[in-house]
Amino acid sequence: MSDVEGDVEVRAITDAELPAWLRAVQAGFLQARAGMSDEAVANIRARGAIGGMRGAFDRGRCVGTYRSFPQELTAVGGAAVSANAVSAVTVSPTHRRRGILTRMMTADLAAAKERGDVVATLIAAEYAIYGRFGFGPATSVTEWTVDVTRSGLDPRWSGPEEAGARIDLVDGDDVRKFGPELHERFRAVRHGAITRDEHWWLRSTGQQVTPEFPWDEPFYALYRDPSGRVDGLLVYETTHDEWGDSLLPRNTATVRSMTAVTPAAERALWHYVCSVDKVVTVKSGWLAPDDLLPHLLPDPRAARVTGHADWLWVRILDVVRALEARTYGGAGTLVLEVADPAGLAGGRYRLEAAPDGGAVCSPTGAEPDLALDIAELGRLWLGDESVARLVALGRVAEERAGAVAVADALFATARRPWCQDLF
Ligand SMILES: CC(=O)SCCNC(=O)CCNC(=O)[C@H](O)C(C)(C)COP(=O)(O)OP(=O)(O)OC[C@H]1O[C@@H](n2cnc3c(N)ncnc32)[C@H](O)[C@@H]1OP(=O)(O)O
Repeated sequence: MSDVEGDVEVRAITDAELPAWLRAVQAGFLQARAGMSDEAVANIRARGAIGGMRGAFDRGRCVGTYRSFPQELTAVGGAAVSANAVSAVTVSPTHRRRGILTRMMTADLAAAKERGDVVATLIAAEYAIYGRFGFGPATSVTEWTVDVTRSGLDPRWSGPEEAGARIDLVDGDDVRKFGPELHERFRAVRHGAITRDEHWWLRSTGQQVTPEFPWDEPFYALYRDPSGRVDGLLVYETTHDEWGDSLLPRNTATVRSMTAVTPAAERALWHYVCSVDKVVTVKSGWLAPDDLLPHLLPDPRAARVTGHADWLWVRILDVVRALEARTYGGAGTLVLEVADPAGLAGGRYRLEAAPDGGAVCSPTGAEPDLALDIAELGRLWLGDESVARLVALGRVAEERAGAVAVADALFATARRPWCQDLF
C-alpha cells in the first residue's frame, strides 16, 4: 500500500530499488556515500528481507528507509512472543522533521498489529525518538573493564574446575555447528533474548565479508561440560602488540559475545578470558546490568563499569497476549488503565496472576488500580523497571492505595532482562 503526502510517497520498495534504498540507509547512518558493492547487495537480497523494507520517495529519489522483520522475544518465564523488529530507520537530512518517520512507523505498526504480533522491538539511536510511538526502554546493558592484574584470580588457573569439563578454541565451522542450538537453550531461559537467524550466524562468523562489512576473525572459546555438552561460547578479540614502559605486555581482550547456559560454563569462560597470558585488560562487551562477572572475581573492584546504556525498546501491540505470555512473582490482581494515543493497544485490563506465576488478562470495566501509557507498560513488561520508580517520576498514576506494592511484587524479576544482540 502506498501513502502519498505532498511530494513524498511512502511504500514498500521494489527489488530494483534495493541498491538505492541501501545507499540511503548508509547515508542516514553517515557511512559510505558511494553505495554498496554488488556482493553486499546480493547478500542482503539473499536474506529475503526486501518484503519488510519501506521507503519514502521524492520524485523517485529514496529519502527515507525503514525495515521490519519477524523476531521472537523471550518474555519473563521463558515463553517466546512474536515481535515485529524495526531497524534501518533513516530520513534524509534534506527531508527531516516533516513527519516521514511518523508515516513509515504508523503504517508498519498497524501492519504488525494486523498480523498478530504481540510486540514491536528496536534499539534506539537516540533516546528521544521512539517514546512517542509507544516504545519504552525495556532492557539495558552494562560494560565492565577488568584490570586482570588486580582481580585476585589464581595465575596458575589452567581450565574449568569441574573434572572432565573443557574449553577449546574452535573455528567458525564449529560455531555454526554448535552456536545455534546453544543460543536456543540460552533464549529459553533468559528474558529479553531474541532470535538469531541463519544469516546472523553466517555474518558473525565471517561468511559474508564485503568491503562494507570487513572481518577480523575473533577467538571462539567453546565450553563443554564433563559429558561433552556445549554449554558456553565466548567470542573475543585481542590486541597483540601493546607494551608497557618496561616492555611488559599490556594487551586488551574485548568480548564480542558471551553465551553460557550454566553457572559452571559462565564461571569457566570468564576465568578463561581473564587468564590469557599477555592480556592485562578485559573489556566485557555489553552484558546485563546484573551480570555475575564482577563477583566471579576474587576482587570485584577489579571490574569497573565503563559503559551503560538503554538497549532493547519494546512497544506492546497486544496487551492481553503480552501480559499472559509472561509469569509473575505470585498471586495478585491489578486493573490497568492503559493509554495508547496511536489507538493500537489502549484500554482497561484486568490482570489476575495465580500462585504458580501464570496469569489471565482480559478487558474490564472495573475501577483502575494504576493508569499508565503503553510506553510505560513496555518499560515494565520485562521486569527491568519498578512501578514505584515510575510513580515517583510521574509516569504511572496510582489510582488505588497499595496498588504500586502489588504491581511491583508481580512484575519484579529475580534477574534483569538481557538482549545480547544489536539489530
Ligand atoms: C531503530 C533504528 O533504526 S534507530 C536509527 C534512527 N536513525 C537515525 O538516527 C539516523 C539519523 N536520523 C534520522 O534519519 C531522522 O532524524 C529520524 C529517522 C530519526 C527522524 O525522522 P523524521 O522524519 O525527521 O521524524 P518525524 O518528522 O516523523 O518526527 C516525529 C517526531 O519525532 C521527533 N524526533 C525525530 N527525531 C528526533 C530526534 N533525533 N531527537 C528528538 N526528537 C526527534 C520530531 O521532532 C517529531 O516530533 P513532533 O511530532 O513533536 O514534531
